[in-house]
Amino acid sequence: MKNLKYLDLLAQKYDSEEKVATEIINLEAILDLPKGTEHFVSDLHGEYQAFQHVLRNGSGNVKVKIRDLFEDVLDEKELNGFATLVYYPEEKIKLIKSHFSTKQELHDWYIEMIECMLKLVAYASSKYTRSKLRKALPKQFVYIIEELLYKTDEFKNKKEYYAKMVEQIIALGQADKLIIGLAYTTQRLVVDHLHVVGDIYDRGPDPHKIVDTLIDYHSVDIQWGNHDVLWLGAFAGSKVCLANIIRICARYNNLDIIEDVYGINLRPLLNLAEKYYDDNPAFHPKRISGEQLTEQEQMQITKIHQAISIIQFKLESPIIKRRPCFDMTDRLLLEKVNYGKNEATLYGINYKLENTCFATINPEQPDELLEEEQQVMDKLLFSFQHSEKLARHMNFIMKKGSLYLKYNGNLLIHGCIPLDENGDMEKMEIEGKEYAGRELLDVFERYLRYSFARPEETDDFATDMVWYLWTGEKSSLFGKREMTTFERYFIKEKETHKERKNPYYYLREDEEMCRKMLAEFDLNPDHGRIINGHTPVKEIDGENPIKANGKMLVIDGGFSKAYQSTTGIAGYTLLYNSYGMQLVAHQLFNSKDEVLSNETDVLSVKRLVDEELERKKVRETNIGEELIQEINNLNNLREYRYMN
Ligand SMILES: O=P(O)(O)OC[C@H]1O[C@](O)(COP(=O)(O)O)[C@@H](O)[C@@H]1O
Ligand SMILES: [Mn+2]
Repeated sequence: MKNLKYLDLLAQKYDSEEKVATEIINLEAILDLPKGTEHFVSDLHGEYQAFQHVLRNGSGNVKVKIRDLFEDVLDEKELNGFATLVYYPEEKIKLIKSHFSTKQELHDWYIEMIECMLKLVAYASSKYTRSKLRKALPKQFVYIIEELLYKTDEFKNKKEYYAKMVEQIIALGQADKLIIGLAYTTQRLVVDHLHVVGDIYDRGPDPHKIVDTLIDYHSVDIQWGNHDVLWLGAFAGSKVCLANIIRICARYNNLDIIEDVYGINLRPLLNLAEKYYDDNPAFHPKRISGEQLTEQEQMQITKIHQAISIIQFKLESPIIKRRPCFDMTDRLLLEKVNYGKNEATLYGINYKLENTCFATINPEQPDELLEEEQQVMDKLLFSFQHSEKLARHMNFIMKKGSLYLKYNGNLLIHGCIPLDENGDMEKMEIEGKEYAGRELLDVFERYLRYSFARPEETDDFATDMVWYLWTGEKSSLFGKREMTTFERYFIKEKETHKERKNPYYYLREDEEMCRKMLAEFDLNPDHGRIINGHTPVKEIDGENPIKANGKMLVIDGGFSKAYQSTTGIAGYTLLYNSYGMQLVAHQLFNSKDEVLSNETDVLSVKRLVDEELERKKVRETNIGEELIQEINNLNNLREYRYMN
């Protein structure tokens, strides 16, 4: 029995047989187009400029198209110059114009560039429908561009008409805007869909700009990273998540993000910090890009950094105590300190503590917050939850995000699927029930969504669970047994800093294991792959991002400047087009200005992961499945309404 109500509704939109037929024809044709290009990035960590560059060059895809088209007519320098124009059109046009001495030179350049840009757009859009191309065109020029794109020289009648059009564009001072618009259209066309496999936030200076870019992006999904969940958790009412965020911002000299970008007043925290803390080398902010701080600024940050770290440690305790299922009593560190001797006994070993700053700690009850500390946190949480901009960003990340995603046969996940040493899905008991594998991840996600929907609840199980996702040993986002923040600040012995990884991280080298995990998520192990972020691939040490015979791809190469010395590169990205998958390793990206003046694109080395024997079509994708469903509905409508 077909759903007649639904068909009646559908009939309102398709109210004639011809309309139904037209749509069926259209959708059937789309199914046979080549699959759109997917672009995967991860671990952006606030590095907006580097991210912009990768978006603008489509991980090298723009250059490929330019080469395909113009290799025979342009030399290497010209190819590079043209590519730079496509990446940064506004700035590049300015630069180029400053080199012309006559109007005629500029005019000729316009004619040539408009022609080249049109060719490029036509080529980059050749696997899409006209309607999709139209959506990608600069609004104000749609009509003109379409006329120029679809010109046919078959009958010579219109030759002058086209030439006139271009002349007029130039004469009316619209050429810059047209070229800029076409450059952005190209950028948009080379990537059909973007996946952000987690960790937009923390360490780098501009996560908010990344989110703004994603909000405007034509097609995107996000797999939350542990750092993103930390921000979501804070917004959802978790004070300990909030303390972590501020601590990390202080540590990386990024308090501007809190104060200036999201408009949260740090004055109360600063006052508290000034009262109880002094200089302390363990809490000096990191300075990655060599920015200068005055002594006074550095001192302020150092004090805030200590104040918020101690608040964080205090806030962790009651959660660990009230949630036995987190199994974290080992991490009740403040209680393991001998405050008189400045020592701590961890896992049976006694360590001397250094750089301590325990002025607000009552040894009798170390996790007790001072009245002032409580007030500071209340105020901070209130402003955090009432920042309009933050609300916009967090809502977007919730809406577009999930803990994992099944997309075109692949499994996208930031951290891991918790495993035990035997390669079985690791179990966790939550509120009296055991979960593992996919079920565990689904339950994690449910708690996160529940907590996010109830920001006024700050100490309930769901909110605590979000913090667990950040730091718990069975969290699919953290993937480590413990987070040794306390030890890193206060204990010299490096062995205490180690964070043991979940067995997943060595088991994932094994193809059989990856097949098993794909099957756990109902994906076809013959075709699917796991796409992972989170752990920097140390190219420097010869680590290979392509693991388990290609079943596992790890694309965290370290956009994060802070981690580039350990990875040796500036990040991996992945492209998946109708011909197969390619992994792209990006060399260090310094600045846009460097790209503009040298015209050397940051070198991107491509590695073929896999080549499709036959070009993949839309029919074989997630979207294809939806279209097939739509076609079925339309066929049903046709039968029901027009065939009787
Ligand atoms: O490098 P930092 O700022 O000290 O941070 C280290 C902390 O970050 C983490 O690596 C988590 O961040 P990632 O998701 O980027 O790995 C923790 O495991 C570790 O304690
Ligand atoms: Mn991570």
